Amino acid sequence: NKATHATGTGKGVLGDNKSFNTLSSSGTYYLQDSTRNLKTYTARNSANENLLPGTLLSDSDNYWTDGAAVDAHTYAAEVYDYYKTKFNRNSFDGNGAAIKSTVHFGRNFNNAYWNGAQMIYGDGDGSTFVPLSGALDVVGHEITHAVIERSANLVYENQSGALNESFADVLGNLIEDRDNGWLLGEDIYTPSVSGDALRSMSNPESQGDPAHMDDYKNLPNTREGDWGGVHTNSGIPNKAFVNFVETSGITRDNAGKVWYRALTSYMTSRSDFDDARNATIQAATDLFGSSSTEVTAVTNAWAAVGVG
Ligand SMILES: CCC(=O)Oc1c(C)cccc1C(=O)O
Ligand SMILES: [Ca+2]
Ligand SMILES: [Zn+2]
Repeated sequence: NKATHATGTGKGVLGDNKSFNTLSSSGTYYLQDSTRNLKTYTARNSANENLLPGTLLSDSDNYWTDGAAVDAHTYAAEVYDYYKTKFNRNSFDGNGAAIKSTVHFGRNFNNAYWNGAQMIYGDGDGSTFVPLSGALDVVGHEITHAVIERSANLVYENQSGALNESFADVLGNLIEDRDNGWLLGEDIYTPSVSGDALRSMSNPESQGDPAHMDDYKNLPNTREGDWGGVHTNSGIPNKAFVNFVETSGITRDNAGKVWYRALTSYMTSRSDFDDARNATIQAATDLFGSSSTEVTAVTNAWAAVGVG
């Protein structure tokens, strides 16, 4: 008998109920969404990347109790839908590539990343992080790394790397669509501390990150230096985006269209902050006209962080 679409239900990392597409085959259900080409696997706490993607998650009754798996699967679906609906992009490659997520990678692993082929989520150590797929902005951030890789392919070091991080933060938060200071990872970071986050786009300084070129951190291009501070200097383009989207007359959707067009039409692997400024001004000009509110606002947004 052939496999058929089914609807699974279960609780996410934070105990919230949700439903999602699964596949039923020979009496077993699988975390496979055939309409969006999503598959969710478990590494069963192995940290061996050679064993990835691991085991396709299955269940006997289609009621799922693995919160990390439920969230990786449902949030990947939301990210897929956002790119399809807002930009008519079919998956990260624009051509319906399978979105594979593996949860329970390693032990106490405080990390989430795109490894060039799939997403990988740790469970966290329970004090710094809870399972990292439990935040939509994180899943959006990771899948956007894949979109970036298949478009501008910004090199992950120095200013191009900080742009890579910033575009992933921007899209991750646009997808999460909350009004709380443009925080990153707030849902899965330090469960015993409320109000903090991995990063803040509206107030990078609150996490020690720069919000202006005057405070650009010249860190070494090494692992210890976070490849020239890609997660730190991202505060500057992040702040530029918040300046832009918070200008009166600018909508989140239009701001996202400008950023997406800049990334996919104008930016390249070695683009720096000045190139990003020029790309977003050109994108705003293409979309809204040279004398539009958007062009004025994006120009001012970069000027306010010392770019241009
Ligand atoms: C917002 C998501 C994020 O930053 O994930 C990372 C974590 C938690 C550790 C190291 C790298 C990353 C990343 O994806 O850049
Ligand atoms: Ca957020
Ligand atoms: Zn990242």
